[in-house]
Amino acid sequence: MLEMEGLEKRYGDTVALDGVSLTVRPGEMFGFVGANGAGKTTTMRIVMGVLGADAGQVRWKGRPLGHDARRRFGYMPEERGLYAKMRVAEQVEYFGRLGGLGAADARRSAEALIERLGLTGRRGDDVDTLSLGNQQRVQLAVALIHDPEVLVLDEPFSGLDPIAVDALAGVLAERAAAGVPVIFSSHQLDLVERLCDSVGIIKAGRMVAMGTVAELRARESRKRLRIVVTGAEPGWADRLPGEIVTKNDRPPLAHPGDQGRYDEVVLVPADDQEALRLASQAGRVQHFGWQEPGLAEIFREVVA
Ligand SMILES: Nc1ncnc2c1ncn2[C@@H]1O[C@H](COP(=O)(O)OP(=O)(O)OP(=O)(O)O)[C@@H](O)[C@H]1O
Repeated sequence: MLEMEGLEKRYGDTVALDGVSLTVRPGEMFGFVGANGAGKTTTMRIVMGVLGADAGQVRWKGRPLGHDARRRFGYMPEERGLYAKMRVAEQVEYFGRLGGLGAADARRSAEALIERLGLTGRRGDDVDTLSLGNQQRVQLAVALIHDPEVLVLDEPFSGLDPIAVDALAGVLAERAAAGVPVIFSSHQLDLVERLCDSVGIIKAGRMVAMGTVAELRARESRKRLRIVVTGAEPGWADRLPGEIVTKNDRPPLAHPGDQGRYDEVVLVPADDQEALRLASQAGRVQHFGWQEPGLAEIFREVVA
């Protein structure tokens, strides 16, 4: 497994990492999330040896991670790094050779990835003639070409269209199923929630929450009620006991049984039975139930 222990990094007076520890097991897909500037890129750069840590250690299979082992890692850096004037297929193949593949394997593997990532029509084009999203796909092909033992990807999904997101998600899930530890950073929390076995939330250089989404959810003490009411007078929800998390007057989506206008309220109730009584007094209750917080809500709560 890939282990980071007590990573510290300063830039002058800025503390970028303040003792980051995390573990990614074989076959685990780990989503690394945090606000802008929280320390994700710095952590990944240290793992890949692009930056040195001031303190702490990165271990792979129980040993301090060195140059040779890193060559077998697949890395997608934040700053990206492709040859602008090299053709797509040539480029992917070239990186395959650099990663240690023989000529025939590099060609075969490059063609398979190019097809998988939807680049077949562009395989003969120079990279700098591609759209940003397509350049991103090439960058991913380059990170994946040599069948890496570990994948470290800095915002691999940013800028991809939904079809490319699905293609990449499929490739990563396959690599994980083959036993590869996968760590990627993302601001797309719905995607992280859907794909990842575990999630780490970093805030100002410290890991503030880590575990499966279910574990993070269980830590969340504030239980939310979702209430949908039709036919209520405006302002009824203001009388509900507790803290209103969201309140939508006439949400845009139709609700089953909806006759037109309806109100949806998410509430951390001080008294759920009183909330039910007030809701049914106000109008017709279409929905009244406990709501599981999504990763986005957990994230807001943890980094607040
Ligand atoms: N080369 C540098 N010189 C000075 N400060 C830096 C440098 N690189 C990063 N930092 C600082 O280190 C902190 C962590 O930055 P980092 O890029 O790791 O965050 P991040 O979580 O990847 O953010 P984002 O989501 O915006 O990509 C920030 O305060 C950033 O300003």
